[in-house]
Amino acid sequence: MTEELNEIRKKIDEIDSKILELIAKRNSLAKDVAEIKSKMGIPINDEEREKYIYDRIRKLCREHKVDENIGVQIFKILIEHNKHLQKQYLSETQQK
Ligand SMILES: O=C(O)C(=O)C[C@]1(C(=O)O)C=C[C@@H](O)C=C1
Repeated sequence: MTEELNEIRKKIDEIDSKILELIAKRNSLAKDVAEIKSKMGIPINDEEREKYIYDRIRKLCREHKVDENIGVQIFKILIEHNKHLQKQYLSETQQK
């Protein structure tokens, strides 16, 4: 029974690694977005874009039978962190 549990945990570990890789990739785009927005003179916050993302995530949650609230909570964290990274990047680059 322990061997079975270990095999499942190994699969979970593999999935967790892939999730982290994708989060890192998503975060890495924050600088690019911040740069373009700065040049365009538009704010970091884009409520319309966030609404689109949340609506899309809710749809994907329904399709994949994932609790919508969980999906939205996860992406709220990712989006808020992305905004933090953008602000951090702009403050670092504008100080130079
Ligand atoms: O697409 C943008 O305009 C971004 O700044 C990225 C992002 C996101 O993390 O998806 C972050 C902040 C914005 O309010 C909207 C979306």
